[in-house]
Amino acid sequence: MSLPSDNPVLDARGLVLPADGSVLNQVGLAVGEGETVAVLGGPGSGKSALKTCLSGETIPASGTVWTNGKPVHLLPPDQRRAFRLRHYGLVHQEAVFLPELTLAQNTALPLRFAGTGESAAARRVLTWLSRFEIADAADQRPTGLPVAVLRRAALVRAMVNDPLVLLADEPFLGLDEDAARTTFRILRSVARSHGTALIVFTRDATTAASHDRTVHLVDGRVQSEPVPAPPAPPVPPAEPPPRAAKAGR
Ligand SMILES: Nc1ncnc2c1ncn2[C@@H]1O[C@H](COP(=O)(O)OP(=O)(O)OP(=O)(O)O)[C@@H](O)[C@H]1O
Repeated sequence: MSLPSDNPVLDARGLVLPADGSVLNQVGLAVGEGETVAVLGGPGSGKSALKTCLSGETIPASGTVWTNGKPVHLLPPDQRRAFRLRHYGLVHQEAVFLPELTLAQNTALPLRFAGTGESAAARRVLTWLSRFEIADAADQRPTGLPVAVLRRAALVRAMVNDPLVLLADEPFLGLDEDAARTTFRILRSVARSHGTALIVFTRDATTAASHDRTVHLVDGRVQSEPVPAPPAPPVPPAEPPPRAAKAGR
């Protein structure tokens, strides 16, 4: 399925970056509540640039980004930043954590920045760590933990504020096939139950294939999917071969 959502949480249209369109050229993307969309593209195709435009970190030369009915591209910088912190979850390619803090403290940081008290934040984070099946590692420090735990922790950190939109850059990088599949299954189920619009940016076609929809980005443009070939017309029954004319007629 590749049709855009009817009632999108995030609706981006005609994104151009910079003015000559050399990075993004007329890119549009609409994602609904609980929908999971993959943006699939090779190195340098513009995935990161698109991600920063969708989150409001970068303002495109032209085009619009509406999230939950707000024109993100028109908000003044302070409001845009506050809106991003409140309504977006971001996962970066590298899962970076503060080595001095436990996994629970690390993943609670977005809540603490948003003003949630320490014990309320700790309780909430524990629920999220359990959802991602890594509560056992809550009190451990990140250094030396398996990448599979750290990848899930990065997702917890992005989801703990219950965002409307989750933008995740290669969130399964470094995981084997089984771990990637399990992590995606949890993430999709959480996104659906919380109504989060999930956009995963990836170079990997197998990762992309598990999402509800895939948007192909090639050289900063959305490439329409190959149109399936129309069914071949029915083959008419073969005519009997002409009989050789008899000599003398
Ligand atoms: N916010 C931005 N503003 C302007 N140009 C950008 C921005 N982000 C990336 N670019 C440029 O866009 C081009 C495409 O890079 P981008 O990082 O978006 O590709 P990518 O698809 O994410 O690649 P990769 O898979 O290697 O991460 C590069 O030339 C980069 O310098």
